This record gives sequence, structure tokens and C-alpha cells, in this order.
Amino acid sequence: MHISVLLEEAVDALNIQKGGIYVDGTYGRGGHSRLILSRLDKSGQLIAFDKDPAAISEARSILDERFQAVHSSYAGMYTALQSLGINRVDGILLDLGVSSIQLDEASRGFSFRHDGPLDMRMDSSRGKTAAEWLTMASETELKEIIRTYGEERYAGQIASAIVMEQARQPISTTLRLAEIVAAVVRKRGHRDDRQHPATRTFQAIRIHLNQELEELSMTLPQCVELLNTGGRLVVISFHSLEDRIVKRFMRMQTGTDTLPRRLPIREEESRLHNQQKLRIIGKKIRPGSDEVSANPRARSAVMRVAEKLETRNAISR
Ligand SMILES: C[S@@+](CC[C@H](N)C(=O)[O-])C[C@H]1O[C@@H](n2cnc3c(N)ncnc32)[C@H](O)[C@@H]1O
Repeated sequence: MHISVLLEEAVDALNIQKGGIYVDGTYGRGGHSRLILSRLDKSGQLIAFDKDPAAISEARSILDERFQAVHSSYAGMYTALQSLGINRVDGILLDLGVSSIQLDEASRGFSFRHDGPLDMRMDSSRGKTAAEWLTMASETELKEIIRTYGEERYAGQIASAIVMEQARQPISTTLRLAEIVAAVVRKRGHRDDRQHPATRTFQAIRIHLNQELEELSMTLPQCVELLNTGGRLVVISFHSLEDRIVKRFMRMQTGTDTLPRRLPIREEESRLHNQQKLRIIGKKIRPGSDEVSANPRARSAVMRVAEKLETRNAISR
């Protein structure tokens, strides 16, 4: 089961207009989608995306003519909407990362707690599995990925242990990878009872394999392009790397983020940079303690909301 995080808060933040067109970029198990649909009237529309074929097949069980499910990354949102004849929408929700169903289903290979094939693809219909990727990754690449996407302080030692074990016998299951990583972390005397020692490494490989940060960065500008004036962009992130991208992007679009002062920036670039396309709505929102105790996965969630402004030329710096 997947319990939707910040369910009411996120849908409230979309400021639903009954007859509007909305996008749920991350259908998952449809918690947010169902609530959005309940707030639309007969003329409203909701288009949901998910990379995961299992999520989309569940979505297709919603028989509602106001609803369409598209099997695609949200990074393909602009093109997919165009092909549905939709140029503008009134709100977009991105509830990032993996669902509890993906994490808990051993056969998907995301979990260091349940043994399964080392897969980790959100879109199980294409691309390399984590096990296949490990057969090709160099120690340097592994170290870089584990350090950058996992913010893991033992990245070097973990990468070296993985490459050594991989040479002895290909690592093909989640528990084997978890044991290799845990052994390194424990040998360094590190203990954190709140977190399994392989958490950061699994997160890093998952982010890399699914191109999570690249796709998020490609999608945010499409959202701004697609929104009608007054339309809302609502993003729920689950780790600081995602949240940093969202925060930076929203600030840039408000024209309040500063460009490095000493760079020779031409007037045109400066004018474009200062074009204010979004207004930030409220402060970042975190789930309350009741939600976190009912759903520990909500613990790290951060929601940010922005609204599309009428595009106008800002004054150059
Ligand atoms: C946290 S869950 C969403 C849960 C959903 N809001 C709900 O209430 O049930 C994230 C979902 O987004 C999907 N996802 C992650 N990255 C994606 C991407 N780039 N494009 C499309 N779907 C993506 C995952 O497959 C997963 O099903």
C-alpha cells in the first residue's frame, strides 16, 4: 500500500478550478489523482503520468472520461500533452521519488531489506537493471555516484568493495549488495540506528539509474511553459538533492536569484534572467508530526509551491 504524502495540502495548493486541466506527473497509486478528480466538475480534466508500467496499469482501472493515464516520464510531459491537443494546463503536481509499493515489492529490486533481483528501474520495460549497470561501472564512476547522489562519506571504500566483489562474482541480488555495503560501513565503526548502512548507496544507484535529477531539471521549465497564468506548480521532494533543484529553479523564475556579480553578463541575458515567470506561494511545507507517525516515509518530505505570473519583461539589472 502507498500512503500519499501531504495529500490534502498538495491538492489544496493546486487551487483547483472545477473546470480546469491538471497534470499529476507522478501517479504512483493515484492518491493525489483521485482527490484532484473529486474536486473537478464534468468539464475538468486530469492527465496522469508515470514511468512505471504497474502504476499505469492501475491508473487505467479508473474509468472516468475526465481522466487519462500516460506511460511516460514526466520529462516527456510537454510533447505528450501536445499530442493530446493540450497546450496549457491549470496546475501540475510532482510527488517525486519511489512509491512504497515499488520499495516494498522485492521483485522490483529497490529494497535493501527484502531479497530480490537487483533491478531498481522505475520503468521496468526499458533500460539497464542495477545489476547490469554494475557489471560495467568503473570504480571511479561508482565512487562519484555514491558520493554525489548518496552523500555517503565512505563512497570510496564502498566503490572499491563493490568492484572487488563484482570481479569475484557478479552482484545480482539486493541483499548481497546491501551486505557488501553494510560490511564496509560497519568496518569504519559507523553506527546510525535510524538508518540502514546501505540506505545512501541504494539511493545513489537508484537516482543515477533512473536519471532522477536530470529528468527533474528537464521537467521544471516545461511546467512553467505549460501553466496558464495563475496556474500552480506543486512539488514534493524527499531528499535535499531534489529539493535544492526545485528551490533554485523556483527562485530563478521569480527573478530574485542573483547571478554571479563579477561575470560579464550581457544585457540580454540579464534581462531574460530577470524575467519573472513565477511567484512563490508560502513557505516550504513539511508534514506534521501526526502524519509522520502515521506514515514514517513522510518524514523527509518538503513541499514547495509556485504560481505562474503573466509574463512581462522585467527591468534589466
Ligand atoms: C511518491 S510516488 C507518487 C505517489 C502518488 N502521488 C500517490 O499519491 O499515490 C512517485 C511515483 O512517481 C513515479 N515517477 C518517478 N519519477 C518519474 C518520472 N521521471 N516520470 C514519471 N513518473 C515518475 C514513480 O514510478 C512512482 O510511481
